Amino acid sequence: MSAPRRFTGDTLVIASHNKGKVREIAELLGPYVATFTSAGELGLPEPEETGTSFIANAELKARAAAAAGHMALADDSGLVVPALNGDPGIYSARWAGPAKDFAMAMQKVEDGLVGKADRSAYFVCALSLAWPDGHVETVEGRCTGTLVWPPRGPHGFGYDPMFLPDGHGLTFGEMDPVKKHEMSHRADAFRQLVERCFR
Ligand SMILES: O=c1nc[nH]c2c1ncn2[C@H]1C[C@H](O)[C@@H](COP(=O)(O)OP(=O)(O)OP(=O)(O)O)O1
Ligand SMILES: [Mg+2]
Repeated sequence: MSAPRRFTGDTLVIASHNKGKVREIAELLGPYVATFTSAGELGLPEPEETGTSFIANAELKARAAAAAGHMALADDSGLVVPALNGDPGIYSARWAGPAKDFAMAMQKVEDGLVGKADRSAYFVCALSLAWPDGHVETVEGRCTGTLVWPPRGPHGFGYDPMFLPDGHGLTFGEMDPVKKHEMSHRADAFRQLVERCFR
């Protein structure tokens, strides 16, 4: 395997249209990058997520943004529920519909779990850093837990209020965001990416 390519330059495009994610990524990479911008701010189109894995979708989003000329970082993530055969998985955003209604998406997850003993779930986060020439460096992180009902807590985004990480009594929705950043799937992926490309 060849040596990883490292991040150079001072501007990084966060290739996401999700404000919750853009905020978390800027917080996690703050110490290593001088200036952030985002695909939303630059008015870049939202590519269709045609991949069949988190990694394929992260690479497609990162390459699409980097084609505009700056290094770009994409995150493709989601909630995997084994008792639902892995759903919503790569469809986690799509389950919330065009209105991004996560109260509805969480209700759909809960409806599928009624009567099932296995309430385990895990979040996955694939991160892909892309160069304008098409090169990518990609990692994948995970965080395991249990799904609670009803949802709890005002913090975070997406499915956070129903996700109770293993070994903790607060959902990601109840937890201080700083605490979530220490243990989340995104934190796990960022530890790997920073090690490989940023330090
Ligand atoms: O920490 C998280 N806490 C709660 N929910 C989460 C988290 N991480 C991902 N999720 C769920 C909701 C999100 O909408 C979907 C990702 O879908 P995903 O396509 O990767 O992102 P997106 O469409 O929201 O934004 P974009 O593609 O522009 O980056 O999974
Ligand atoms: Mg998306």
